[in-house]
Amino acid sequence: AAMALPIEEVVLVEIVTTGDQIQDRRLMEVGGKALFTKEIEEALLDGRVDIAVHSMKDVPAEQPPGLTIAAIPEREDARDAFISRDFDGLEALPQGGRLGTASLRRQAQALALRPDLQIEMLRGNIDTRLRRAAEGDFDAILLAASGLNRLGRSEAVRGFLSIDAFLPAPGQGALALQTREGDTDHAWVRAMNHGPTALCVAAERGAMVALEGSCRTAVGAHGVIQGDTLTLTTEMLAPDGTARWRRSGQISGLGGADAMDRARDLGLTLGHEVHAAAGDQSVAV
Ligand SMILES: NCc1[nH]cc(CCC(=O)O)c1CC(=O)O
Repeated sequence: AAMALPIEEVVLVEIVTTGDQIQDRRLMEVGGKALFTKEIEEALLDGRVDIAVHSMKDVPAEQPPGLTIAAIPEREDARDAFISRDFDGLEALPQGGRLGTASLRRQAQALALRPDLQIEMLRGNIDTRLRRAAEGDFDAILLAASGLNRLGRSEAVRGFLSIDAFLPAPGQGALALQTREGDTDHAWVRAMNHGPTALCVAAERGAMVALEGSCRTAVGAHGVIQGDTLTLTTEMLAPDGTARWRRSGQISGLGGADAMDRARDLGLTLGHEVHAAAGDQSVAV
């Protein structure tokens, strides 16, 4: 049951992260996965803020000492969105069409369907990316639907890519609410936790850990819950889309106290299977 939020006590503190400022290079060239979280976590540890809101997708596998994820709210749309001035979908793009993305996963998944496409680097904030797509710098670009929805730019979406063909990044569409470990006065933050989302994210991030998911590998993981069963699918792809290793599995009995651990174990197990199958063929050069 949701508690009334003490909104009148909440002050928004805007923090620009390193990841927000990188305009022109692939994230993997700048290194590390904490690019979107580090400055915000420093503000938490310094006491400049008490609660951090991150995109779960950007949260590294390990929490920094002293910090904890207090809640995972209900997930937004997990799908990737297709954005184009001139074309209705991936299959409608011309031969050799120019597709803008900085994501190795989206690149590999797109090339698996359309090996003829030219993948071109696209970074910058959402407004910049949408403007470039609108001006025809690219035939199409791909972005997370959730980010567009959260920024009020849903109208830019021309179509949604299927979860099956574009298995989302671990945690895509979910948020992480992070606090200092041991801070006890944030019960309303913990009340925003959404159990089913937290279970899916635990499974997806288990797979991420097993697959050493970083910006250097093309990795997808997505969990869904139907009734009392969680189904996780995870995959790794060769960056050029010519090979793909995928596993799915399930756990039931999600009401138990150990469900979060079992969800994570499912992810670790399937991730290790995919990793073993892929060998070292899937790492970007
Ligand atoms: N790496 C950038 C990033 N981190 C989180 C989102 C938004 C998606 C989400 O909420 O999971 C995005 C942009 C994108 O993927 O289009």
